[in-house]
Amino acid sequence: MDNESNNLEKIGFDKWLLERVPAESLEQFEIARVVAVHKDSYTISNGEVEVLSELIGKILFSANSPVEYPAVGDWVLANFYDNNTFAIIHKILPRKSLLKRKTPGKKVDFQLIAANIDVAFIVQSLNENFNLRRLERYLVMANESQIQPIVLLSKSDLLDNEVITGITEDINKIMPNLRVIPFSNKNDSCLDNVKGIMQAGLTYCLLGSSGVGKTTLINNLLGEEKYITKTVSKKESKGKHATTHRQLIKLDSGALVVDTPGMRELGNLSVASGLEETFSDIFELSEKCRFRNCKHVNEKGCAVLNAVEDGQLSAKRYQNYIKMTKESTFNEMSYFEKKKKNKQFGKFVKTVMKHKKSRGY
Ligand SMILES: Nc1nc2c(ncn2[C@@H]2O[C@H](COP(=O)(O)OP(=O)(O)OP(=O)(O)O)[C@@H](O)[C@H]2O)c(=O)[nH]1
Ligand SMILES: [Zn+2]
Repeated sequence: MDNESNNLEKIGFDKWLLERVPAESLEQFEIARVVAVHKDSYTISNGEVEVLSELIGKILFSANSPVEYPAVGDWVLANFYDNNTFAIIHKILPRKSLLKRKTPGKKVDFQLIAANIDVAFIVQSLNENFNLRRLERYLVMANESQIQPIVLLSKSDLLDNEVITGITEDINKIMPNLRVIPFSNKNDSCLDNVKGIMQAGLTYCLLGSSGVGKTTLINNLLGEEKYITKTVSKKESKGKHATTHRQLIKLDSGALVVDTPGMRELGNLSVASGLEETFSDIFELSEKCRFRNCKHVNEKGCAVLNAVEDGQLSAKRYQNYIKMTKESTFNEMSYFEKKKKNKQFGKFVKTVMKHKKSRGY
């Protein structure tokens, strides 16, 4: 068991999770982590081998929300078969954090992106992509998902140190507790800033617009492509499933990085409680509003509007807050409406069927 738990620790297992594994299930199952998600199967790792696995029918048939399926980074209880060439997932263990997003397009639904991420690197490039409002947006996402955000400012090789310090200070003026780290993919000493803060056994992800340097950073961190463990030999998996690239990557330092395709398009995520943490200054102000249900739009005695008026609160920050609150309410409402409609449709079908039966069709 010692050896086993050691292997698991190497891929991120910790005390928090151990406390959430029912003792009796350890006699029945092995603990493993989801390294990649395919169409109907999952690659899982026990820290020693990577194995293709499927969900037990019980989960498949009872699941009625995407949240009930495994995501990259999930910890699961599984049984390994046939000399560790195949496995069945029996249970998803409780999640420390969960990144999900609204499915692209008009459809209102959620997709899971990754689970059990400890730290989100929010990457913005210093030269052109840097934008406080966009930063707030990503911060809401991370806070909403219970993930610690750290800001990485890329392409530091393109600007003078004083300018970079100025930008860092601007961010910390609004958000004093936020860690901000300038770095460069082109300059090894600056790259060490990022490497230096990544801890063995913690799981990281990278969020940020296209072109800010995320791929280059991951390649730099990897040195060469090194995945969580060796992949199942091609021969063994041949014919059954094509080998796809791993989505949970282990670095030499022992830190883990999640890089799934969906991660790159996290732009339109629904947000709710993450707003409160990111805009804590506004929430504090709102306690002084005259009306308890103040929306801070045009109410009399609104402490938030007053703060904007006398310059204590940046008007742009306020506008971004209002915009994101509206989006969040809209997303939640449409999701709720859709669920309701589905339910009504379900009832309709049932009634029709009953009707048919009673008429002897
Ligand atoms: N000067 C400079 N250029 C960089 C740095 N990091 C990345 N670049 C360049 O920026 C461009 C975009 O980098 P990518 O790593 O592909 O950006 P990305 O964030 O992965 O973009 P997507 O894959 O579209 O999400 C490339 O031409 C890189 O060479 C940096 O630190 N300094
Ligand atoms: Zn108000």
